[in-house]
Amino acid sequence: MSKVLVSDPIDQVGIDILSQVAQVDVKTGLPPEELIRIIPEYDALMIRSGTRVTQEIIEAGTQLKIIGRAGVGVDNVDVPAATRRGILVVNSPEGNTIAAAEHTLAMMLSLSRYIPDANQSIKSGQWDRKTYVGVEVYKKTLGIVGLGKIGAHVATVARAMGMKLLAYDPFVSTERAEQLGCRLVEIDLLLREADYITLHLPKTPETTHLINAESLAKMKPTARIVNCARGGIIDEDALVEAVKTGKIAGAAIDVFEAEPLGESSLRSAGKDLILTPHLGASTEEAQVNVAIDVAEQIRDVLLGLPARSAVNIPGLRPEVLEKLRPYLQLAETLGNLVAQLAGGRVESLNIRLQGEVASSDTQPIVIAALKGLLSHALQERVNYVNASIEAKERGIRVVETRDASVKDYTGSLVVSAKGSLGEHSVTGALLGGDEIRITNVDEFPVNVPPNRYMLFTLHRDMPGIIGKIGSLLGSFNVNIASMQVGRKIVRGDAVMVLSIDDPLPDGILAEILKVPGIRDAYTVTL
Ligand SMILES: NC(=O)c1ccc[n+]([C@@H]2O[C@H](COP(=O)([O-])OP(=O)(O)OC[C@H]3O[C@@H](n4cnc5c(N)ncnc54)[C@H](O)[C@@H]3O)[C@@H](O)[C@H]2O)c1
Ligand SMILES: O=C(O)CC[C@@H](O)C(=O)O
Repeated sequence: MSKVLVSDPIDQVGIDILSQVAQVDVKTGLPPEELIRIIPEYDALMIRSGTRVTQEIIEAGTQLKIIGRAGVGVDNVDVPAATRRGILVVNSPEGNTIAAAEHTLAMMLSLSRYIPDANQSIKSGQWDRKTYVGVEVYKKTLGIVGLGKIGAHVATVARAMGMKLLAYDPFVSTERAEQLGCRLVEIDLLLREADYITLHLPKTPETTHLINAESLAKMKPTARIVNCARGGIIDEDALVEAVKTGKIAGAAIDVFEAEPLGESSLRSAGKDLILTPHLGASTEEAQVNVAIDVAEQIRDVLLGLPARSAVNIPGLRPEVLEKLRPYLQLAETLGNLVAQLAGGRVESLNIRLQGEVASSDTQPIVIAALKGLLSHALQERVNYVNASIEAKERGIRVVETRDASVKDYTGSLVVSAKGSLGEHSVTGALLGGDEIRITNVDEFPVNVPPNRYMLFTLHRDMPGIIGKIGSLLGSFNVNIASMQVGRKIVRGDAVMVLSIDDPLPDGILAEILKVPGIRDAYTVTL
C-alpha cells in the first residue's frame, strides 16, 4: 500500500480521500532534518505553506511520486528539483480564491476603520472614539496589481462598494480588465493615483521588492496598501519607514519575507500597520476545497491516473483533462506495448492521432505515449513530468501526425516505434468512450482489450498452428484467457494475439519460435 505524509494541518476530508488508497501519516511541525529522515518511506507528500520542500528533502524522497500543495503558491517547493526527479507537483489553483479575496477586502476595511486597534482599546477598558475616526472606501480609487483570479474577485466586490478601479497586469488584456470594470494602466500611474493598492501577483525574481522605497515614494500620503499575495513583494523595512514617517497612510500585511514572522519592526509600527499571520486562505470553506482538490489528485496519481493541476507538466483545464483522460491511458498503453514489440533502444516514436482526438490538445497525448514507451525500461521513474526530457536524453525522435478524417472509430491512435527488434506499429481505439481496444497490430486488424500478460506472434496462416501454440502453452501450464487471429488474406501472413493469465515462463518463447510457420513471437507485460 502507498504511504502519504501530511506535514501541515489539512482538513480531515483530505485525509479521508487519501485513506481510500494509502496509509496516511499526519506529522505536522517536523524539523527539516526529521522530514529528511522519514521522507524515504513515502510515495506522496501533502503540504500547505508551512513545510519548505527543499532540494535536500526532494532528493531524500526516493519513493516520492507527488507533492501536493493544498493552496495556490508553490514557492515553498523547489519545483525544478522535483521536476528533475520526475516528481509531480500539484496545487489547488482555485480552492482558496474567494477566501484570499475576502481577506483582502477585510484588511482594506480594517485598515480604513482601525478595527484591530479599536478592538484592542475597548477590550483593555478604554472608550476612545476620537482616535479611531476612519475613512470611507466609497468613491476611492483601488489599484489592483495582478488581475488574476483573486484580483478579479477583489475587483468585482470593490466595484460593488463604489470604488473606482485601476489595474496593472502585463499579462491581462484590456478587454478582460474592462469586463471587470478596471482601467488597465502602467504601474507608475497606479502607484501615483490609487488611494488603496492591493497586490495579487506571484513572487518571482521580477516582482521581489516591486514595492520598495522608490515606489512607496510615488504613492499619495493618504494611500494604503494591502499585501495578501506573497511576502517579499514589498520591502518590509521600506514599508515600516514609509508608514512611520507618514509617506503613506497605512498598510495591511498577511504575508512576510520570512514566515513565521520573527523579530520585526512591522510588529511595532502602530495602528496604521495591521498584520495577520498568513490567514488569507484560512476559511473553513477554502480548507475543505483545497484539501479535496489536492487529496483527489494525490489519490489519482497513486492510482496511475494523471493529475488535473500539475504545475510542472503542461497545464490542462479539468474539463479538457476529463475529455483526454481515456486517450492518455490509450496512448500510454500503446506506447508501452509498441516499445516491447520494437525491443530495446527505441530510436523513434511516431504517433498518429485520428478522428476526434486529432483536434484535441495533442501534447499530453504524445507525452503519455512517451511515458508508456519508456515505462518498460524506466518503470515508475518515468512519468508525465519527465517523459519528454527522458526521451530527448535517449535521442528518441518523436513525430506526431493528425488525421481528423479517419472515421473507423470516434478517435484512435496509431503508435509506431523503431527499436532493436525492428519497426512495429499498433493502433488502439476507445469503445464506449473509455474501454481500450487494440485494433491493429503491424497492419493486421484485431480487436482485443489489453491484458497484463500477452503473447503476440507473426505466423503463416495455415491449419494446425493455433492448436500447436495452445498445446505448447498448456504444457508449460500457461492458461489462455483469450485468443484472436488477424489476417489480411487467407493463408497469407497473420498475427495471433493471446491474453494469458500468467507471465510466460523462461524458455517458452524459444519453443514457440520452433513451431513450423511461426515467424516471430513477442511477450508483452502491460
Ligand atoms: N494570503 C494567502 O493565504 C493567499 C491565498 C491564495 C493565494 N495567495 C497568493 O495570491 C497571489 C495571487 O493568486 P491568484 O490565485 O490570483 O493567482 P493568478 O495566477 O490567478 O493571478 C496572478 C496574476 O498576477 C499577474 N502577474 C504576474 N506577474 C506580474 C507582474 N510582474 N506584475 C503584475 N501582475 C503580474 C498574472 O498575469 C496573473 O493575472 C499569489 O501570489 C498567491 O500565491 C495568497
Ligand atoms: O496554506 C495556506 O494557508 C496558505 C495558502 C496560500 O498562501 C496559497 O498560496 O494558496
